[in-house]
Amino acid sequence: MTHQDELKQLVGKTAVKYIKNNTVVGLGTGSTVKFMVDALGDRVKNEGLSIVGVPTSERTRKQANSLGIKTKGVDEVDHIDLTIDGADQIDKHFQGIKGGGGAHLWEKIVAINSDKNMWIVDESKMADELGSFPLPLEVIPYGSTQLLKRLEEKGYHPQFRIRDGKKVKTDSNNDIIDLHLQRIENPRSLAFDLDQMTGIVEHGLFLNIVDTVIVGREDGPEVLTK
Ligand SMILES: O=C(CO)[C@H](O)[C@H](O)COP(=O)(O)O
Repeated sequence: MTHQDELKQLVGKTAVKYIKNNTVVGLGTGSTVKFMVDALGDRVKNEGLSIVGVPTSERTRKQANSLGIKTKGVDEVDHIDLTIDGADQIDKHFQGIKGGGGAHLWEKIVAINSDKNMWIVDESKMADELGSFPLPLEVIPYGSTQLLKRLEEKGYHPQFRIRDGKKVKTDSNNDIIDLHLQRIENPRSLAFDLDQMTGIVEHGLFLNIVDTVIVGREDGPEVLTK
């Protein structure tokens, strides 16, 4: 395991201590969350912890079910107590970029329907400002090449996300366009602009969503609260 993976595993194990019995828990997506779901599976198996998970991707649902964690869809629960997710970049104001794993649409839907949101990251994700990590957009395939041109005209440096020569598809069968911005001076106004553009289903700016961030640092996990 790499050192970065060790930090991810540590924050994953720390995060599951916050999960209470008989609660509904949003389960994020990504390599850090994968460690958290492993640790949650251990608590379910060893302590008899009873929770319902609301997964934010098919990947997470399959992993959770394989570990004996019960899951329901977001429309099958009446509330979500706590969602634990990863992030790609977090600034000092608790604003974040998500979607590196292509799941930010479902992640945002689960997050905004959760009483509390916690992000778990290794320290490489913390930044003074957002933007050096490309900002993901989930876009409707119909007209997406025209949309890419409009984004180019705005100077947003868009690129379709391609893997093995094919466009990456989300769990909702949409495409992903990444904006290679390098710097986001004003996340709020960028989010507003992207929200207005037809064809973009959701962008990966998560503003004013998270309450707690657990950062995996060399000297142990650091818990930051808003
Ligand atoms: O937003 C996400 C997926 O859409 C992930 O939370 C984000 O990409 C972080 O992933 P990882 O823990 O693998 O670094």
